[in-house]
Amino acid sequence: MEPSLEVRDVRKTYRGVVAVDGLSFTVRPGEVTGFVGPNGAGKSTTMRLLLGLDAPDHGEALVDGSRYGTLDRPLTRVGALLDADAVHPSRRARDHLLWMARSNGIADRRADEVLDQVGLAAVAHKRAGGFSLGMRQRLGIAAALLGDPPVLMFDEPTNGLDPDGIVWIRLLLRALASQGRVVLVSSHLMGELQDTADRLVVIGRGRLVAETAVPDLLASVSRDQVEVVTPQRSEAMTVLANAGATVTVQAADGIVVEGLPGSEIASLLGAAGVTFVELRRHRASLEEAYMELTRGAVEFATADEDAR
Ligand SMILES: Nc1ncnc2c1ncn2[C@@H]1O[C@H](COP(=O)(O)OP(=O)(O)OP(=O)(O)O)[C@@H](O)[C@H]1O
Repeated sequence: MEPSLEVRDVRKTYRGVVAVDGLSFTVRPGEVTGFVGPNGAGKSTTMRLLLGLDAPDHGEALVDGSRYGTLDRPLTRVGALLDADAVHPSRRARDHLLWMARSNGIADRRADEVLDQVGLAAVAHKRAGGFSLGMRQRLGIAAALLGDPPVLMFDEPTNGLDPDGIVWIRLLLRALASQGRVVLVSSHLMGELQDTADRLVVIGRGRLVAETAVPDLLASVSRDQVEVVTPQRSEAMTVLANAGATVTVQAADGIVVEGLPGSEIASLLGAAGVTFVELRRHRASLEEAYMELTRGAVEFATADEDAR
């Protein structure tokens, strides 16, 4: 059976506050799946439900088709980084991993292997209490990798990491996915996943907003927009707006034009004597795609509430 993470019609409330509502999605192996949504959208709650740290009020959260609590030697089935501070500060890094390994029938040598893999071999005998946030994140990742599980979940893994650490995480996630594992990584920053995720599960207010491949999402919002780089920005904006285009400012010397083909933009600017340095098809960033998606979600939520 292929490894998987699956959430089926899950609802979870905390004393009347709805954290997750009617949420369903499946995470496939061999890809990095980004799990995105604004703060409070329900990402951590969903991950906790998948790990059996909380029980859903309704629905099921499954690892390889089973509830976490029913898994034998669970660390060999699913690894997770949820909270970098989950390690007791007085515990030494290696001892922490050994304790976890022994509780799951995992060979001691794995503790050394994963410490090496995350770059913590030199501090294996130091207490976690003296670690920086970045080092604690790495220790949490080592713990997730300990049982060599086919399913991995990381909640905001780049928190506290420096730029080198962020690049390292991206490469690690890609490598884990290319080994055929299920990799779910949450972030509230869409841009962070731009070069990392193959697919996205987007949630807002505990509900699914989109479950999509990254290229499809980008294509759906890129529309027919043209980017114009010009030293005469305001003149260009006037000419193009007068011709019926929607024009938005992009950068110091750039505008994004919607509603006119590139060839017509070029001839309009030429006829008006407005110089431009570059004219190219605008490719939306993941951040822009996300803004568009969540705008839709807010409208949907409002309409939905009105209908009740
Ligand atoms: N243990 C809890 N007790 C009470 N409310 C909770 C609990 N856990 C989560 N919530 C609430 O559920 C909602 C979803 O929170 P959750 O932490 O899952 O969101 P998130 O998407 O992970 O956000 P962030 O990006 O800030 O981590 C929030 O309104 C939060 O306040």
